Amino acid sequence: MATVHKINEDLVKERQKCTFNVQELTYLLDGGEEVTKERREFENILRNVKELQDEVPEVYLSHKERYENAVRKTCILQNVRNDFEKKREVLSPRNIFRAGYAVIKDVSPFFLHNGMFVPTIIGQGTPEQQAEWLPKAKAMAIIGTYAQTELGHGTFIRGLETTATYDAKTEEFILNSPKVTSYKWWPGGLGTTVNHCITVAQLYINGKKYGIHPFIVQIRDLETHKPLPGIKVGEIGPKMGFATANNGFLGFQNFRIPRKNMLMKNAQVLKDGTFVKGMNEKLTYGTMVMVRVNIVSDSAFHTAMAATIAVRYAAVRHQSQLKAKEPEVQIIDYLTQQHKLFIAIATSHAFSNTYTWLYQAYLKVVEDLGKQKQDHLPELHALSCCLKATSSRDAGVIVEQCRLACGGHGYMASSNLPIIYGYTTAAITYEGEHTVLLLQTARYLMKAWMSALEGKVLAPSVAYLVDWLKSDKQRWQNTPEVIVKGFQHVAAGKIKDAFDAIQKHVKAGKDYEDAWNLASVQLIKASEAHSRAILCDGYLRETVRTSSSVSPSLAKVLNHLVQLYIVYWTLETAGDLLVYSNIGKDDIAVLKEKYEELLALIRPNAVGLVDAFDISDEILQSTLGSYDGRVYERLMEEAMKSPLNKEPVNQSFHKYLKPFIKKAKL
Ligand SMILES: CCCCCCC/C=C/C(=O)SCCNC(=O)CCNC(=O)[C@H](O)C(C)(C)COP(=O)(O)OP(=O)(O)OC[C@H]1O[C@@H](n2cnc3c(N)ncnc32)[C@H](O)[C@@H]1OP(=O)(O)O
Ligand SMILES: Cc1cc2nc3c(=O)[nH]c(=O)nc-3n(C[C@H](O)[C@H](O)[C@H](O)COP(=O)(O)OP(=O)(O)OC[C@H]3O[C@@H](n4cnc5c(N)ncnc54)[C@H](O)[C@@H]3O)c2cc1C
Repeated sequence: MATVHKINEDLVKERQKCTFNVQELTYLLDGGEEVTKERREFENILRNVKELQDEVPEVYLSHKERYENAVRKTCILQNVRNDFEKKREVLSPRNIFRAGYAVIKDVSPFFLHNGMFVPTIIGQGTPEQQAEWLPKAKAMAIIGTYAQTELGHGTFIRGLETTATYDAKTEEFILNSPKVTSYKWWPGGLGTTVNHCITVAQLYINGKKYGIHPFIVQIRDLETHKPLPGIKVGEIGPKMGFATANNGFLGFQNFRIPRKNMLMKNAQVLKDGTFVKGMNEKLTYGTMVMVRVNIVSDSAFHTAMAATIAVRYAAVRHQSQLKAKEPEVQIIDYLTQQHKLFIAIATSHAFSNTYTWLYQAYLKVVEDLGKQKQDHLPELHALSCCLKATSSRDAGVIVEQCRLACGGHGYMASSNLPIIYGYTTAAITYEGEHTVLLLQTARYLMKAWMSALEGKVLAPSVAYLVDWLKSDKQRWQNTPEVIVKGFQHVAAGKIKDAFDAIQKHVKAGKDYEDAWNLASVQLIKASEAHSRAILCDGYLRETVRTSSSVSPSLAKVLNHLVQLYIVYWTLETAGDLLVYSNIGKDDIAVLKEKYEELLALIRPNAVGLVDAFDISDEILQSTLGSYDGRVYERLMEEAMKSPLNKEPVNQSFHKYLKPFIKKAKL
């Protein structure tokens, strides 16, 4: 039986100070009591699976051992999940996502199977193709990944070099990787795990190029797992993080697949080689839109993990005296520490709230596309790009800030902050590089501005441009609603400036594309400002909406958090607000005081707020952030697991140090 330890006294006191019902907030964040119960039940089952307990911490394993251990545990996890789902309902994707961390400790080699392979079959396959592949994929009789990026191209996917040439005689596609730069590079699980993948390749029929399309390709023998003839596949080696994701490379040499393996929900190739265009060629990019939406939710969770670790640690850690003769203070009582940490809590809430409405918008577009309607697709694309870019970037900054807030101990692998940073920072690049996605949104914003100038009706997320053109700037008030309008004014002003900059370059004789490049720093700034306005507006609206359905004590705390988020970003972007809105120096001075007041109001609830994220110790994997706050004991216990502490004298002493020291004495 596991030993039950006493909870750290500071944490006990912190929990007593809390002014709201922690459980109520957990239910709200999870999306309902039932979801929380399902999650806890599943996590509890996993906790008791003996085979999932690691004897040696993963960091001490070799690259190969770490991977093999991850595959072993992922298979157990999948079996436990299957048993669970046989008896009860299918687990929600978010609950599965969370539980995965308790088992794998890093990124699962099956990440891409569930995250992109299965969704691409659903999103890009015809009903017949779904009937053929989905049951096998869902049951994991086949394991797959999403192979799009190549050594030579990740961003510019129209430039992908893998070819799929149709042979009407045999009704097959012939896949080839003509150059080293055509090799697929990065797909998770591709290295040594998967036997199938979605390959994105340039379609050729009778010598004519028809653009990129997705194909289902079996790459390994189902029995021996050996690469099939014509396939060259392997692992790309160690990375900054993602140690167990098993990212791989893949090349094709005259590799044939049947015609039916091209996913044909959008465009089709008929038996005789006739190409049938889809409603919109960009629908081929559909899986990326879905994953970008999901990354907003991932960012919320990673921020919550880091906040939980750093806030609990800050409550337990005492360092320095505020006043002579008084005991050393809990570091959470330093205002600078609260400044680093409380924004982490509020940011996680901002992203969760944003994900809630963005996911609904995504579902609506999917439903519309089913009816051949695509009016809202450009807006969704623009929103998913800038919100993915901003949420992943902010999460990276917040996780690093939380690490710094933990001082030296935050640098320990056992704090788990380095691993969390590893997967947070990866998300800034994958699924559309940060700058590139901001520029995609900017492209939409330029069109929206043009439409606003022409007096057209705009989509809801950019409707503020019309208001901005029509009205005089609103008189400034330090209320959340007016501040959000201020963020919209900043965005509108920057959008106008970027638009004017392009026009200026065009008038000076530049091509539009060159003018775009010359204005692109302004374009990404406009896109960032738009994201912030969207985040603040959505977070505020969702908070107002939920506040009416929760207890008054919880509503008050949620209100403090949203205000903190808005005031924090007002002060961070005060320069922009001074340029583009009616805010004055005096308003900023008042907001500085307001910010300090909000920190003080949140202070008693800080530990309760991170407890409400309800992230179990098994998921957190942190010596600094565990629920019981046994920080120092855990740091020491983990240190004792180092293989270097298993023998009184290491052999290197006899081999190298001793002779070296002896020589030095002579
Ligand atoms: C949750 C678990 C899973 C986690 C998995 C994590 C592992 C990581 C996986 C990966 O990274 S998979 C690989 C992801 N790769 C990318 O994201 C590539 C990024 N590049 C692109 O998306 C595109 O190349 C581009 C940058 C959008 C440019 O595409 P293209 O050159 O074809 O377009 P443009 O000529 O610039 O025209 C743009 C035109 O098309 C519209 N558009 C672009 N993308 C979409 C879309 N997804 N949906 C709808 N519409 C789209 C865009 O708005 C432009 O429209 P107009 O302005 O011309 O009207
Ligand atoms: C951990 C991880 C996991 C991944 N998993 C997968 C996977 O499972 N499947 C898969 O297919 N791919 C995967 N990828 C690949 C990923 O999608 C690409 O790395 C990403 O899309 C960026 O492309 P790139 O690497 O070609 O960067 P590049 O496009 O070469 O970017 C380099 C620089 O050029 C700039 N740049 C490029 N184009 C423009 C432009 N038009 N305007 C302005 N600046 C530009 C960028 O901003 C960046 O600063 C993964 C990547 C990582 C890091």
